[in-house]
Amino acid sequence: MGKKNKHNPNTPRPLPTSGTPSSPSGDQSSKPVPLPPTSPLPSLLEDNLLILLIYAAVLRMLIKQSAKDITSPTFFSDSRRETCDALLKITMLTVIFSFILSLKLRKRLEYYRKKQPDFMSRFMSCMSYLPVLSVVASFAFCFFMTLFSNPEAVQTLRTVFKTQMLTPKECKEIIKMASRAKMDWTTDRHPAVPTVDMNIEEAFQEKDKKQLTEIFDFRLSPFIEKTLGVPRRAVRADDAFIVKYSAVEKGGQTGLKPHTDEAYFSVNILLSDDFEGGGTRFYQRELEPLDDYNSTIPSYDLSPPIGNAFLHRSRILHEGIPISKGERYILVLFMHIDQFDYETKESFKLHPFSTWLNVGYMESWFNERYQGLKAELIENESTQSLHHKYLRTVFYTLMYSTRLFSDFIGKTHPGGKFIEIMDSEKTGEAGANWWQGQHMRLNEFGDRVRNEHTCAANSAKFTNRGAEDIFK
Ligand SMILES: O=C(O)CCC(=O)C(=O)O
Ligand SMILES: [Fe+2]
Repeated sequence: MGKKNKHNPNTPRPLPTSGTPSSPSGDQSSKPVPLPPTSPLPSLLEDNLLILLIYAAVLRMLIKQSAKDITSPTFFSDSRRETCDALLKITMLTVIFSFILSLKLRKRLEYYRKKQPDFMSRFMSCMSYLPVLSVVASFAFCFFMTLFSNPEAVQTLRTVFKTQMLTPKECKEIIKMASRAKMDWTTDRHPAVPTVDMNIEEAFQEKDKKQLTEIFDFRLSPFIEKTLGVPRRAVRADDAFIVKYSAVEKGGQTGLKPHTDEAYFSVNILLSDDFEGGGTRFYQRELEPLDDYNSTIPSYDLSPPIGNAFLHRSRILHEGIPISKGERYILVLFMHIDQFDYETKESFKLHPFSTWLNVGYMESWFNERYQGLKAELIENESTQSLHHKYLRTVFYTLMYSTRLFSDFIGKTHPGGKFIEIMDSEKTGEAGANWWQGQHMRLNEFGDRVRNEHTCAANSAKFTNRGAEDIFK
């Protein structure tokens, strides 16, 4: 250990000062023959003992710090931030040690490769990989622990969080608000996956919006904050609307084909119960045979009671199961997580696990960049540059790989793990930004950017504010 036992692995070990070995012929006067190398294992351990001890001690300390939360039966302990921080430190620590160890081991390996490759030395040479392998394995372990123990990262990828949000009376009241709205139902606000819907911000009367704001602030905001761990002021509704499915009206829409939403997470609140069929189906997209959605893909059906709200990552593949009778109304919110206040440019100081270390966030971000570049290439002749095409491909590849990765790591949570949370406590804190920031994209610095893909089709319909206003 330390300096005392250090020797250069490229040179054979020095001969002992006494007890010179005899030559096979028994000639005591002949020159000493170098000893075959001793087993690499003890010296490896000796050499790295100090490092390994420090590593183990720090690891133990960090694990002790986080163990309470890792083993906690509930995910929503107040100190989960510390857990994530500790796991992040463990991961970084492991990387540093793996780097130091691999530097030391490289020299040693070269030495053994040059030796006569008899069985034992080959075996020992393989053994010398063990510390590296174990460090890589512990890095992988730490990395996945970091992800899996963190509700802001993996849990939200495949988990549907559910809570009772509204009373049946309040649900009926919201349907009435839609019936007395300033505008009619529309069918072209979501061109790729059309629904018969009504945007609350543009169509609802002011007094009704005020009432909804209160409900959202006091019930939906705490729910989002607790499930995602993101402060409520960093949350913005990009689109909030009522969807109407009808098996009563001739030619009415009864269901919605499989799709993903263009947002960070979606909230779906059931407003009615006089229908048959219906519900929301979540798919395990990793196994999706591209365009052919059939019953062989594992899926999870959710048919919550009236007034129930559920929240899921928007990029989970899902569909609206058709109804066979009656009318089904839902209130849907497509939510974004912003790093900056788009007006004041104040940073929300989000934890990296809410953003760049969050696979779901990354996937949505890459997808947004890809969609933006694609729309620019389609609509603007002057941007048909290689640079744009190259970037578009890069973002597509990144989006696609994080998408597959998120489905893969979320495999054990096939959308069926529900966590009941209800916090109707009136905190007095303002809620998320429900109405002001709709149909808007922000860049990495919090500046508004035009996103043709999502906004162009919608902008013209915001007649009460005008398309120009929205993008200024
Ligand atoms: O009908 C449902 O429950 C799903 C609705 C939905 O996914 C959407 O509006 O984007
Ligand atoms: Fe959807």
